[in-house]
Amino acid sequence: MVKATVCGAAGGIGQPLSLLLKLNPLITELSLYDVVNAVGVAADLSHIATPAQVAGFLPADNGAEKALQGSDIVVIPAGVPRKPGMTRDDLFNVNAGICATLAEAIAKACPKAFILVISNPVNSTVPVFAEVLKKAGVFDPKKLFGVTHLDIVRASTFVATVVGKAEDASKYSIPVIGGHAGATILPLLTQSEPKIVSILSDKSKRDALVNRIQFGGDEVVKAKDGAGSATLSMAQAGAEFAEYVLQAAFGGKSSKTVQAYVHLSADAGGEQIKKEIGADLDYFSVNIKLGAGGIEKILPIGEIDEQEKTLLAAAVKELGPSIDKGSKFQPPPPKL
Ligand SMILES: NC(=O)c1ccc[n+]([C@@H]2O[C@H](COP(=O)([O-])OP(=O)(O)OC[C@H]3O[C@@H](n4cnc5c(N)ncnc54)[C@H](O)[C@@H]3O)[C@@H](O)[C@H]2O)c1
Ligand SMILES: O=C(O)C[C@H](O)C(=O)O
Repeated sequence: MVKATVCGAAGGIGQPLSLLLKLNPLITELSLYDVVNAVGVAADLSHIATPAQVAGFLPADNGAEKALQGSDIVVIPAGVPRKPGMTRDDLFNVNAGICATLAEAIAKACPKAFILVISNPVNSTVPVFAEVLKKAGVFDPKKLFGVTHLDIVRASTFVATVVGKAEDASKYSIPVIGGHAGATILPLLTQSEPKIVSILSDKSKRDALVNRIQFGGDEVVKAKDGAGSATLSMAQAGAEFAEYVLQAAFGGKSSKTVQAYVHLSADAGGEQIKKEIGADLDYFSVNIKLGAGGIEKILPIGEIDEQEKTLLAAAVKELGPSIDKGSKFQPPPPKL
C-alpha cells in the first residue's frame, strides 16, 4: 500500500501531475490537496480505472493534515509561478510562506514521507522545508528532494536536437547539477552519454546549448506570455522523478543515478561534494543513488573540464545567498 499526496493539486502542474500519479500502478491511495478545486479534480480522476483510490481536500477542518495523514510520498507544486520579467527569486516571499505551512503539516501528519519540492525558488524553498522539519525534530535529509529533473529532461531534448537526433532525445543522458535557477543550473555536457564530441569542440554551439538548458524555463514563461510557466513538461518530469523514488522504496528496483537538489549530509556522502565544489554549501543538486530509505548515497561529480569549472564557480557563488535566504526564513506568526 503506497499513499501519495499532491499539494497544489488543482494547479497548472498539479492537475497533470495528479493524472500521471493516478496512472502509476505502485500508488494505491492518491490524496489531492489545494486551497481551491481539489475535491473537483479528485472526483474527475477517481473515474479512471487504475488501482489508486483518490480523495480531495480543501483547507477547512484541518484539510491539509487530513490529506497528508500517513502519506509515503508528498509532491509539492503549490505556489505562484513566474510571469515575464520575473526571476524565480521574486516568488520567494509568497512561496516560502506556503512551503513553511505545508512543511508543518507534513511534520505532523506524515513525518516519514519522501518530500519532493517543486515550488520555486527551489534553491531556497528546500532549505525552508528543512528548517521547519528540523524544528519539529523530524528532518531526514535522505528523504527531502528539490525536484530539478525538468533540467535533466530539457538537457536530453536540447542536446539531441543540436546533434540532429531529436527523435532520440530519451537516449541522451546528461547530468545537470548545482541548483534550479539560471547560472546555478550546471549541465555537464562532457559527461553526456552518448558522447557529443562535435558539440564540445564547437565553442559557440556549446555555449548556446548551455545557455538554453540554463534558461529553458524563461523560454516557456515568455511563450505563455503572462499565463504562467512550464506545467506539462514539469508534470511529466515530476512524475518521472516520483517513479524513481517509488521504485527504489516500494518497487524493489534500486535506481539508476539521478540528480536532485538535496542536503549535503555527511552520512550520505555530502562532505565529498563540498570538497569537489570547494565550498561549504549545505545544499546542491548532485548525483544520487536511491534505495528503500531515499538517498542511499550521494555520488561524486566526477571529471569536469575547464569550462565547466568556470560554470561551477558561478553556480556556487549564486547558490550561497539563495540557501541562506531559505534557511533564515521566518514564517509569520499564526493569525489568532
Ligand atoms: N521545480 C521546477 O522545475 C518547476 C517547474 C515549473 C514550475 N515550478 C514551480 O511550481 C509552482 C507551481 O506552478 P504552477 O504553474 O502549477 O502554478 P499554478 O498557479 O497553476 O498552481 C499552483 C497551485 O498551488 C495552489 N496553492 C496556493 N497556495 C497553496 C497552499 N497554501 N496549499 C496548497 N496549495 C496551494 C494554488 O491554488 C494552485 O492551484 C510555481 O512556484 C512554479 O514556479 C517549478
Ligand atoms: O521557469 C520557471 O519559473 C518554472 C520552472 O522553474 C522551469 O524551469 O520551467
